[in-house]
Amino acid sequence: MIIAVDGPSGSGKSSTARGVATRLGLQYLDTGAMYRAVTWSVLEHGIDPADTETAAARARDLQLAISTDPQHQTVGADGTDITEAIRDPRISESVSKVAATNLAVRAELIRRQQAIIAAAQQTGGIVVEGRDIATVVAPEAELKVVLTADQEARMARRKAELAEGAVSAEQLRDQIVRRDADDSTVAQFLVASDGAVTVDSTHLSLEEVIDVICRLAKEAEAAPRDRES
Ligand SMILES: Nc1ncnc2c1ncn2[C@@H]1O[C@H](COP(=O)(O)OP(=O)(O)O)[C@@H](O)[C@H]1O
Ligand SMILES: Nc1ccn([C@H]2C[C@H](O)[C@@H](COP(=O)(O)OP(=O)(O)O)O2)c(=O)n1
Repeated sequence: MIIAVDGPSGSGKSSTARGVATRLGLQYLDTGAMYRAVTWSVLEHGIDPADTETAAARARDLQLAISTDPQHQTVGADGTDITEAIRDPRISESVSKVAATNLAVRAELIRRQQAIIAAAQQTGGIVVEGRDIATVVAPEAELKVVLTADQEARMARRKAELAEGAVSAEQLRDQIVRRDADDSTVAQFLVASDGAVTVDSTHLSLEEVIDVICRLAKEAEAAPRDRES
């Protein structure tokens, strides 16, 4: 089974997808971490973010190792553990320009994501989260969820996650509002695709969102054809 979870920044995709995968015994893929890893590598090599061709070549050459264990996330780039480094605000600031809106980088990462998904299908299935999973990466997913939350709730969640004073109010807005606007010029993640279910998490706890998606997964598994549109 493939479960696709798409949605804007701070809507709870990563925490929810990890929780669902853990509960259902599935693997988990954080595609955003892959865009962050390419961004880390591009910056590390001193490549000009505006040089889309060189950035794409870096993406193609990058040895990217991402774990699919929902309880143990690790990301490696050319042998360096960058699990923590990709969460740095420096990466959040640049990821849209360096990787996410670069069509050649997207093509390379989508190819790798589809290979990881195909491998996971041999062992039960996977929960994949990102922006374009249901629309582009895995349109064959049995369950497609668009996870949303009010902008204020998303900013408050991100703020709570970061160390006090780590980012200014302006940086926080940049990470959530500006980034979503830039990202949606390429990935139409704010519009639910055919057959997708929108879950608004604004007034739900993390456990409640996980409950809802697990229930939808059971329904999709029981009656796969009913959900096709
Ligand atoms: N339903 C929820 N209610 C409250 N906080 C949540 C909820 N879902 C996620 N969070 C918290 O919000 C923050 C952002 O969640 P995350 O999963 O990283 O979102 P995304 O992957 O969509 O950017 C995390 O600190 C997470 O624990
Ligand atoms: N499938 C995907 C996943 C992420 N992206 C982009 C969108 C974001 O700006 C970056 C990083 O994604 P990530 O999910 O880590 O971002 P947030 O956790 O929402 O802050 O990559 C994308 O374009 N397509």
